[in-house]
Amino acid sequence: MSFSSLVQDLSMRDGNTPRRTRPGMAPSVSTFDDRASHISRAMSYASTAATSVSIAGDISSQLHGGYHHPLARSWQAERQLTKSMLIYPLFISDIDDDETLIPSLPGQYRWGINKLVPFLEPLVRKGLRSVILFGVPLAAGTKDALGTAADDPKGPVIQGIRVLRQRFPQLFITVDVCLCEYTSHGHCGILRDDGTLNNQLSVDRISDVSVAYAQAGAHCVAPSDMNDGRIRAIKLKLIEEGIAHKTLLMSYAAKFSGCLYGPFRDAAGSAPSFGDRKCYQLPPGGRGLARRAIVRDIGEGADIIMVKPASQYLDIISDAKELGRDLPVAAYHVSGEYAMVHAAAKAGVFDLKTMAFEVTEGILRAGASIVISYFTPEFLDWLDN
Ligand SMILES: NCc1[nH]cc(CCC(=O)O)c1CC(=O)O
Ligand SMILES: [Zn+2]
Ligand SMILES: [Zn+2]
Repeated sequence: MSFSSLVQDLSMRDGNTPRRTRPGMAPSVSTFDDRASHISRAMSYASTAATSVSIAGDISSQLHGGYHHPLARSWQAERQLTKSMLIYPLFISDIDDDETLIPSLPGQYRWGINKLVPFLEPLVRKGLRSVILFGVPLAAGTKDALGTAADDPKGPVIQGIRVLRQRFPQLFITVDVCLCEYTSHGHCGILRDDGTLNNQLSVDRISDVSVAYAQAGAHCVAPSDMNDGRIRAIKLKLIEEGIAHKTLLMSYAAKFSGCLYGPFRDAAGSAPSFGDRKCYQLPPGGRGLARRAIVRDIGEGADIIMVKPASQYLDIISDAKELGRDLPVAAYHVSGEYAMVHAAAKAGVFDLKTMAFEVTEGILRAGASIVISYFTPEFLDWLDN
């Protein structure tokens, strides 16, 4: 059957089952790589167009009126960016008075524990609701094969949690949980002799560290290590310790390997000393693998699913929303994405603010309702105007 006769056939059927093919009533199946459903959806739109031309003449071709006014344009988006959707990444070092600009991450600093509160005060006043903390141990001899310093009670993260809880009672504190900042080899877990991750030892360690952060007062722990089974292990340990009811577990469920974490690794000093992370972070083309990881982490007790990076992985964000319909989806607009936007704006390719909004709106449109972004301080100003 030719395309046009199929369309005709469908539009005749349209007469019998009118509701099936009205605009907006197309079945919202979005099964991965389901070509048949894509084709039949295209057909049903084509048939709608064919019928409406004969019935309604030119009326349906007029769209501009629907978004002429700025307010009407804002109504076209399912979700508008608000301050409460934003989580701001913060690097806390073990030098108490540290205030070091990170060259590859424009405008971002490593803060010492003494500088944290003065830096955040104006941001909290402007409406900052949430931060995600990363510890950066700089003192010589702090790193070892087991990442012992990760949950050091005197270390920058646990100290940071305590200070922020005390000074900003309304601030929601998320803590990234990983070992790469604390291990001598820079990998995200404990290694076997052959240099691969020892999954069991790593998961045990990651869940101990998560519990330590939660006990120090973190509202949310976010394991980014990518070891298999960590979500279940953390959830069980939080239950065992009696803090599961007040600790949100956000999984970096779909975290892809690639070259977009470079500036972060500069900032955190967490680049691996040998090899790469390709055997635990997902391959960029691995959509099916990401879907399996998302389903798995939901099954293991994740409260929020995160996708990372964001702009190159909008299909994965949309998959996460589909697979985890009942969970909030977070997206991490990572260091390399942020640095790219800055570099292009500096080169005169586009206006920084316009692109920051465009990329963030894309992330929300794909299905996220939480965005981890280095642009957060700027958004707090921009969203007021
Ligand atoms: N595992 C730690 C971690 N947690 C978040 C990021 C990247 C965040 C960013 O690039 O902004 C990384 C780096 C990595 O996995 O190498
Ligand atoms: Zn790591
Ligand atoms: Zn990691």
